[in-house]
Amino acid sequence: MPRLSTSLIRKASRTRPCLHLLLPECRNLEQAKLEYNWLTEELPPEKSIRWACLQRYKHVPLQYILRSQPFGPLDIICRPGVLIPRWETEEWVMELATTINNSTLINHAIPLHICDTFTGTGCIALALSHGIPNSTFTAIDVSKKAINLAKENMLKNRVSKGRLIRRDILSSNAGEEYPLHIDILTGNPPYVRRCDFNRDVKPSVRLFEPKLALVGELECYQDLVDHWLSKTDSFFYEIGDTDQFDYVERRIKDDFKLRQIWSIGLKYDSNGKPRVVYGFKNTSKGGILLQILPSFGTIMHLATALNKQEAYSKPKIKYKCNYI
Ligand SMILES: C[S@@+](CC[C@H](N)C(=O)[O-])C[C@H]1O[C@@H](n2cnc3c(N)ncnc32)[C@H](O)[C@@H]1O
Repeated sequence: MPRLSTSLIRKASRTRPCLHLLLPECRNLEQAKLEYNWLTEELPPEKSIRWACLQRYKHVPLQYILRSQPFGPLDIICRPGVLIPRWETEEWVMELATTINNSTLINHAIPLHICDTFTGTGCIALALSHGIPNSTFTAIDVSKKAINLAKENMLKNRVSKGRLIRRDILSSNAGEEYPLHIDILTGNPPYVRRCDFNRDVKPSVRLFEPKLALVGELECYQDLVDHWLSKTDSFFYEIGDTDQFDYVERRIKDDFKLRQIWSIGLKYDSNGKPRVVYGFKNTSKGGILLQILPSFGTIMHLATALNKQEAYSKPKIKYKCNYI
């Protein structure tokens, strides 16, 4: 990371008191001024701006100081010990809610059940439940702090049609034992590789956000394929790079039964980074998901049984890739 110039530090401290303390995290004057304004506007009354700038100088994340983060129309309470929702997650979640809301699923008032694994603050489950009429949800996390915070977030955002479960998803067969039929399975699992954690993760994240929420190899994606696919009609799992997408796609394409019924897509975020691996069954909700979900991202594998299916007409959508 390039060093900050002395002239920049001087300029910042002349502009506003303590502004220079924000530079190590913000890296430039414009961003520092923006953050300074947020701090002065939203800081809890008992805290001083000097205290807040000193916290930022020590790399404490802004959301832990301000105690919240906007997520779509929601205001999500944030607290140390639970991962702060990211804009990348907000982006695909809001787009998913819009895609479903614009579809015939909603026109026909078809009830949808959402299951959100690795829920953390509950941001994904709450935003989808808030945005999709006729939906109910279950949100699961192993962390007590996360489940307690998700409960507070439900109350704060007046989202009531859901329940929270504290459970270790990976070691308890949570997928196979899940008692309900799931229409939409979502998850933002820990996916930062151990070897990348110290090298690539910035200090405010490495020092202050829970490692449990961040570090993981492919085990959550393996769990998705092994234990959840039989319970759900569609899934949307956040990814950090194409390795996780490749893993899920390969597992599905290598399995004779799975490749016949599952279509697989990849969604990029607005920074051009691979962000979501998603899939939908050709039998889902009378084939309606089949018509709406291709437009969510780029279809990389279309269920091979699709052409033989007479019950569902092939969607009138031009697929962006020719892996079909
Ligand atoms: C990347 S965070 C995602 C939080 C939230 N969904 C979001 O998008 O901001 C991953 C979450 O998974 C939880 N977690 C990690 N391992 C888990 C496991 N084996 N079973 C259940 N939850 C787990 C962590 O506690 C953390 O809240």
